[in-house]
Amino acid sequence: MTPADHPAIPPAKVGVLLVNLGTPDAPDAAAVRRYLAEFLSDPRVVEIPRLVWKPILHGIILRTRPAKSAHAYHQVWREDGSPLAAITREQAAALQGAFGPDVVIDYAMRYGRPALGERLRALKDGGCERILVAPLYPQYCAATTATANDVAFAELARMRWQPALRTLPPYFDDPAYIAALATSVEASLAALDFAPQAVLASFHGMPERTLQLGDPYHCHCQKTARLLGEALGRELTVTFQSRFGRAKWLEPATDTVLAGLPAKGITRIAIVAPGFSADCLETLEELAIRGRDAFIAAGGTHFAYLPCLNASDAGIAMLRKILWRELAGWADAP
Ligand SMILES: C=CC1=C(C)c2cc3[nH]c(cc4nc(cc5[nH]c(cc1n2)c(C)c5CCC(=O)O)C(CCC(=O)O)=C4C)c(C)c3C=C
Ligand SMILES: [Fe+2]
Ligand SMILES: [Fe+2]
Repeated sequence: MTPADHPAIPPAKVGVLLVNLGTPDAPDAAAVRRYLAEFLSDPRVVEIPRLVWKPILHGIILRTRPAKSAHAYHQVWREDGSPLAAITREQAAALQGAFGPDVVIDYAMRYGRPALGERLRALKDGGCERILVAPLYPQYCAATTATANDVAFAELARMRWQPALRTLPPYFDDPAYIAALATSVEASLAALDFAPQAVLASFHGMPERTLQLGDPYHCHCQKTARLLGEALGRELTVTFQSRFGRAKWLEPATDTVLAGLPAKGITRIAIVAPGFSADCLETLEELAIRGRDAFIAAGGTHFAYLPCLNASDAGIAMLRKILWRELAGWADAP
């Protein structure tokens, strides 16, 4: 084939790949086991030598946890699937509407489906030569942001003709993110039929060791909470949820704080999870169901879980803004 025989090269397109953590395909033990096996085998997530971790994972955790977690998933499952998957799909559709035809929006999961590598390749095969990979984690963490980027770059490593790739930086202190959170929290608080004495900001926890190793996650969470508190004109109580395993995790733990507040005279609270861009098992079951039960059992009288930004107007407008900024020079805002 001579150069003249090459087919005409179609005009390049710009793609955005939204990425979230991932979720099982079904709320049953087999699907949860497949999901947990992939998730918890990631050395970015569990930083224990493989020789030590593998027997624990396969011998204990994957034998016991899937059934328990499946029960939890069952309680929050929607007609259109897992909340995390359904909401991420809604976010992609809303952003496609906001961006128009010049930018192709797709979404993927780091674990499970739709698989990140597969969707990245689909964007490239669809003509996107410039792709923004956007892990939807406002606070950077090696266990979330870095592992998503790793998979994207690993997929590129298998391509002859690579697209140009950008990755979305963490947006924990972005004024657009803080303003969207403030708008959302204010509206949720205004709709309550009680006045909370405290508002908790619960972030996903991490082993405390990752902070000493230089992961900025803890600092990013603290700064988000400080800025959100300033925007709301009230101090927030920062807590860390979803403790896993025996190591020491970031403190204070959400469940411990919830159980301890009534004894301090705080019986009316609201809780928000600013680190989650979409509601999921960790917010809808762990906070809104189990968290409420623990707080009421300890003597609390009023409890409100405030939803994540999800595909709300404020949330989509914020994502549109921060994504456009990263596309500078690649695509022009309409
Ligand atoms: C060592 C274990 C875990 C680390 C580290 C971890 C970090 C981490 N996770 C999120 C966000 C989410 N986690 C979710 C579920 C989930 N997380 C863990 C464990 C660790 N997470 C497990 C075992 C599970 C599965 C459920 C269970 O069995 O309890 C989810 C929700 C997924 C869904 O399907 O809805 C999210 C989202 C962050 C942001 C993070 C570090 C900052
Ligand atoms: Fe997690
Ligand atoms: Fe959990």
